[in-house]
Amino acid sequence: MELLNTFADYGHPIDALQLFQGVVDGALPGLLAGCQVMRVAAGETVLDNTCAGARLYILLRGALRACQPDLESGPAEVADVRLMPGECVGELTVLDQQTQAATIHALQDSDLLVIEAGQLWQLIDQSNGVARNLLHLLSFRIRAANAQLRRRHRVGEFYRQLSLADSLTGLQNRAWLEQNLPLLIEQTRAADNPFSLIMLDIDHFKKFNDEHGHQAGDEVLRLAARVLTETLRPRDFAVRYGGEELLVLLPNTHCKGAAGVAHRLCESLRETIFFSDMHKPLPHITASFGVASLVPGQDASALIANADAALYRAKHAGRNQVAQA
Ligand SMILES: Nc1nc2c(ncn2[C@@H]2O[C@H](COP(=O)(O)OP(=O)(O)OP(=O)(O)O)[C@@H](O)[C@H]2O)c(=O)[nH]1
Repeated sequence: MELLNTFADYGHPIDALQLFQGVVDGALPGLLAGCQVMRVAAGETVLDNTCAGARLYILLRGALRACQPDLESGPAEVADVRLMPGECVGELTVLDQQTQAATIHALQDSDLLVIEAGQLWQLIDQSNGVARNLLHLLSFRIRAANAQLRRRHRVGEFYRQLSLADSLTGLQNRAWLEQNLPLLIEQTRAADNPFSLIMLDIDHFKKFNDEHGHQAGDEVLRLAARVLTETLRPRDFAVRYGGEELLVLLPNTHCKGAAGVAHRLCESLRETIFFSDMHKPLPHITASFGVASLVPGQDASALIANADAALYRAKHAGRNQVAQA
């Protein structure tokens, strides 16, 4: 950064500077006259996270870029802001004496008016107009930061949901189950409600894949998931547990009710016509179902193991049917 001149000698209109716009104060030119004007070369850093509370810079000519590292996504992710003549940087570090979070560097050769911390405080003390403009500026910065936080939160939530959904079927995935089943069981216990779980497995799916191809198999899984979601109540959950094994979680449901749901699903799947394309229906598929209900002292894995054991019995009894634990 190279010293160019004083502000008085540089000869720049004060009203063109954001911080002084509309300020009617005869003392202002005198207060700014001795401030330094510095020149920064393109690419040079003006402020970074090592600068605390020293100075405010007002861009007189050129362009600056402010890069705010995204601490959650890592240093590679930055929010970019371009600063144009008349705008200022560094005001927050002067006011709170903290280090600068963003790194500011020159996009092109630029001239900067430098206002030392003591001079800025003097301007604030002497001029209501400067204090008001500074408040406007800070409220704008706070709103922009809040909007950015909300955006990041939305994006974060989008990716969180995505990471908990199975990409083929759109059902909840195993990661979701591991997070949520223990919570659902806890809530059920606290409210002294029943809770049931159905494990289902498509019958002879290996043979189906071998005969009709893996893509047709994928389509069957997608449609089976749709049958589930369309048949269940909104407060039930359908999960892809493994390859062709699906789980249905039924909060507030006794064993008898769960068996009824399983029979309904068994029938719906049996009757659904699957197409690999719009012309040729595929052979009907069936599934086997194991139903288990939560008993006192049981945890998530014991409940799943019970449903799995019931499913095993349904398979061995001839498939296309429901067995209860
Ligand atoms: N198309 C497709 N097939 C899958 C997927 N995940 C698992 N499979 C297949 O599902 C088949 C499961 O086979 P098995 O475990 O032998 O069971 P099965 O043939 O259904 O026989 P039973 O369960 O005893 O009725 C395997 O061939 C897997 O490759 C998938 O995402 N898409």
